Amino acid sequence: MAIFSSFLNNGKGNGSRRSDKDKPLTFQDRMGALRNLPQFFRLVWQTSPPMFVGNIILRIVRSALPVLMLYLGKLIIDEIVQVTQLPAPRDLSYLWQLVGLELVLAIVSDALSRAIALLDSLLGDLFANQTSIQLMEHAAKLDLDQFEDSTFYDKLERARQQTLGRTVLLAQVLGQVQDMITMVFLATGLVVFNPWLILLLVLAVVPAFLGEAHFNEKSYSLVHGWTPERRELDYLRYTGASDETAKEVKIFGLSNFLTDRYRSLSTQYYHANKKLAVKRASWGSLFAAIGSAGYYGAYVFIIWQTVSGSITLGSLTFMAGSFRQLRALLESMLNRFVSVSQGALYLRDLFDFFEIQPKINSPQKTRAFPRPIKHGFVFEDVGFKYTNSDKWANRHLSFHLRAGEKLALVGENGAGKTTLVKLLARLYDPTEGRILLDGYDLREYDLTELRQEIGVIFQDFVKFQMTASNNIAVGRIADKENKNRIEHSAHQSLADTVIDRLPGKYEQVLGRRFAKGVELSGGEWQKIALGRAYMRDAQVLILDEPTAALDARAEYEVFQRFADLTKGKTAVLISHRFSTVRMADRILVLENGELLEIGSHENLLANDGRYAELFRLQARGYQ
Ligand SMILES: Nc1ncnc2c1ncn2[C@@H]1O[C@H](COP(=O)(O)OP(=O)(O)OP(=O)(O)O)[C@@H](O)[C@H]1O
Repeated sequence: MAIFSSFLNNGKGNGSRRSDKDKPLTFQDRMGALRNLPQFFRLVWQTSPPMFVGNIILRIVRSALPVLMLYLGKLIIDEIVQVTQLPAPRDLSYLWQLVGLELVLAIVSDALSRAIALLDSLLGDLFANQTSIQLMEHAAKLDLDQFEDSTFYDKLERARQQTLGRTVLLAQVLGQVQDMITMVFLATGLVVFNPWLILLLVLAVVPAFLGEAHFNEKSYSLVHGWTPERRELDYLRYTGASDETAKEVKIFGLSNFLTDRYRSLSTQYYHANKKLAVKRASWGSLFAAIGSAGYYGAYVFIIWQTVSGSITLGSLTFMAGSFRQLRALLESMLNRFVSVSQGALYLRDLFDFFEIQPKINSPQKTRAFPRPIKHGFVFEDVGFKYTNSDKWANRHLSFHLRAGEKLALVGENGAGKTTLVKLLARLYDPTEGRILLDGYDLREYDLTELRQEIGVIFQDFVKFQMTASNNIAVGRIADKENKNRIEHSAHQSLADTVIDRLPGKYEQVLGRRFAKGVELSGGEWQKIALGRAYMRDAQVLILDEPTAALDARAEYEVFQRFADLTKGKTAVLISHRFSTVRMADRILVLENGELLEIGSHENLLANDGRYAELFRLQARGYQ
């Protein structure tokens, strides 16, 4: 719904984006973001302590190698110069030792780099898997209304991207630490020869760093600020080309409508991005030129010193090599600092998501769920408003759903029937009033126990793209291997008549998403979904339009078995079909979210109120 409101009303969607996009990111924000790193590393550490420690040790060893190699190079050149000045026969054994050592270092250095890259990628993969699982686990704890909020979805979307993107961050931060140590080694060597070169180095590199920092801030703001649009783009791409939508897109000729919207949004994003990319490339070239000038300044200075005889040729190669490597290291470190801090900023989105807490919880001390329920449910002036709406979906609801009673909910579309049953299952808590179960507020019971005792088959039940067997077993997933129970449930809900015709029977994958999946008709899916109610061993059963898609014969048969299904249970039934409704003990008529009348079929007909009117209206249609 939120997607469509921004779809139809551009102003609304863009409003939130602008305020986000204009928010400048300061250097403090950036530094502040680094505070996310310890938490990040705690997560990485938890992923695999041995791999993490191994990675750090290898990196420390690897970081000492560049300066050692350079120094060996210096010794080799100085030795060559010295040896060539001696008369024959010359003793070259020291020279060959040095060359041999350099070869060993080169091999070790390469092997270490490969081992580090391997550990980085393995650790990264494990981290991505673990974070994805944590994300799913956390999402499962959150409230339904949090899922119905579009800003929540933006957060979820950004958090999802983090699970993969952060493997890069891991290698970057560790690489940063390694380069820092390498730099200390190289800089110490350089300072020993000539401290002024360090100053020249800093002057050459800092402008490029500041430039990168500036543009990275802009790019983060852009990506962050455009999250709703990027989600809409994904949605449009999906809607424009998916099996679920293809039918209506064709029939209503929606292709142009969707592609036009996609084109206009993606073009806006492209232009915003292009402007930034062009600026970044231009300034980047200028800063790189300054860096090169600094390097050649230092190079000229070293050459001049060598020519004037104050340093050896070996020292020239050492200093020029150190300077070149330091410049490259410093540049990559400073640039990496920008992407590390940017990555750390994005990391905030992941942690923010993990910090969202459900509002619907079990209390510290829970009350034992009554087995069996003795008194039933009492609604005391219950009212409910959806978070994103000012309208009362339910209001002033006061009634008693007795233990073992079969209650039917009747009312026009949008009257609040589904909302009422969602309140009963504590998918939401009432905005006002309260619901009592055997005399105590529903909020006093353990949530998991409550949900176990209440089985709901929703009108918009999920068509799991899984096997027929699993589709029924979801009613009681602990019994997913219990073939007898699954087959019995399928028989009771008439799903067996569907499954018997499937090529793979119970192991047949349903839906078209995966290879060899078989799509079912609406009524066939409903029979499968109804099987879930029979799987469930709950004391309260809620069926929201359980037979809406069934043909007349199937509906009749399902209701023949309905008494069996609800025997000894409290049941709530939502239906627009009066043939179904009249099977209930009592009928509750809702209008605009409020209770209009309640009583048995006969009583309500005798009252000659709204129920009687609706009943006669439907009956007339059949005459
Ligand atoms: N997730 C939601 N967010 C905001 N408003 C909602 C949401 N779900 C339902 N509503 C609104 O609450 C009101 C009651 O909806 P509900 O789904 O309970 O009606 P219903 O009686 O079950 O309708 P139907 O017979 O069409 O299934 C409607 O006005 C609807 O627009």
